[in-house]
Amino acid sequence: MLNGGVHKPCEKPNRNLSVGNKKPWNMVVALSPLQVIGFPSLQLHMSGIAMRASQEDFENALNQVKLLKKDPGNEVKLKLYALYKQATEGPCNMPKPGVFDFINKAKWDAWDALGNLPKETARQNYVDLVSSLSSSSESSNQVQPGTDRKQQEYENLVVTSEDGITKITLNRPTKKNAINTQMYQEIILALKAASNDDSILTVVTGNGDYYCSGNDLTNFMDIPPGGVEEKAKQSAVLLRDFVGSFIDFPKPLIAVVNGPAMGISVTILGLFDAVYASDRATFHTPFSHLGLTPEGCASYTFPKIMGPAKATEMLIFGKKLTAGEACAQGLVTEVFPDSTFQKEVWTRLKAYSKLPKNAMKISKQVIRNMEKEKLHAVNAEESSVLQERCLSDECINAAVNFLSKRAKL
Ligand SMILES: CCCCC/C=C/C(=O)SCCNC(=O)CCNC(=O)[C@H](O)C(C)(C)COP(=O)(O)OP(=O)(O)OC[C@H]1O[C@@H](n2cnc3c(N)ncnc32)[C@H](O)[C@@H]1OP(=O)(O)O
Repeated sequence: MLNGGVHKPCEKPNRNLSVGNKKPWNMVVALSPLQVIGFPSLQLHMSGIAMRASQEDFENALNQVKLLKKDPGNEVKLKLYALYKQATEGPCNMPKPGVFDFINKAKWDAWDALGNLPKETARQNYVDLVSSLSSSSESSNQVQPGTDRKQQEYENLVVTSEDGITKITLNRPTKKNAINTQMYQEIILALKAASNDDSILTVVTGNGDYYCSGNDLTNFMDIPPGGVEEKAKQSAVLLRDFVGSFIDFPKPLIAVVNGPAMGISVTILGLFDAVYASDRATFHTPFSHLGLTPEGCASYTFPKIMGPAKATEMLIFGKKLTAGEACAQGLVTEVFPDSTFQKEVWTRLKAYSKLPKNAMKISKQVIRNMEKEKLHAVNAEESSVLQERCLSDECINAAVNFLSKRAKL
């Protein structure tokens, strides 16, 4: 086993407060259905009444709508808004906005036009509508083993498939692959696609010198009309869904940690089936420094993997581990010299991908399934604690310090 390389201390105080390159219309629909721009609504297309969309289908549709490539137009956005409100709150019983309050009046009209449509039907119609909007892009999602094919286009990921291996590359190298809100949603979708494709193994890796610098600290700046409480709630839901998609991932999932890893990109490693690291990689969870608490099920998996004493040093005191240390503590499967890392790891993964597919998949499920319920409960608890922590002075001060270039971790 090799010792990890020494990570150079970071000094460059050069940041701006940009919130990423979201499409302008996406900002409108994606953040909250409340932000839709309105025109008078059309009668809704009712379909699939016999079928009931589950809460999970509905939540997937909510994520999918944010990733539509083309602006669906205001009429469709109004329909989505009205169905969302009906599905989550039931019939409109809000006071009618004034005649000059055009946007809110159009939204109110659209919602009110749904009358007493049952919540379940509204949910189904929402799912159907989103599915009709995204069906063309989804159809290109299937992966054939043995081909090297680029998957659906993502803004912050590159997903390819070759030799039965689906590779999800975190692709914001200029931001050290920090995970912004859209990237969380894209990873959820990419994992969903990989779980349904024909690939045998799924790999997560990073583009550039970092594996991932964790949660994008500018995420907290994007405050919706409901204010910071609403933002904290949305973040907690997103976090729970994100981590849940790793807990539920059905095939062998491998992390190829090409460089330093921070925060949530480290904690979720406990949910991977193998972790291969370059000796340049480091593993750092500075939650206390940020006024935060552990997520990614690490409050459960880390003490199990490395024992409570070592887990405490990482999760409470923010001790940064070298790749060699992380390997000695069981978080990392094996460490490779950076100079031969890619070659050695991919040779190994290609060999593994030739093993019988079903045996590997079922073995993973046998190993993991007993824990699933527990992991979902831990995830829910961690997300709920973080929802409170996001609003704490400790957390807000740490984010402000970073964003105003006063602190680096
Ligand atoms: C959904 C809710 C979940 C909440 C739970 C939170 C979980 C976590 O993940 S906590 C961990 C959060 N991550 C951090 O605190 C890391 C912050 N970043 C840094 O400390 C440093 O940037 C660095 C050590 C990662 C890299 O330092 P250095 O090599 O000197 O490079 P720069 O600082 O110049 O970074 C280049 C560029 O990237 C931006 N950036 C890096 N990391 C993040 C980040 N996590 N969030 C937002 N932006 C990040 C950095 O600001 C630079 O941008 P420009 O100035 O525009 O070039």
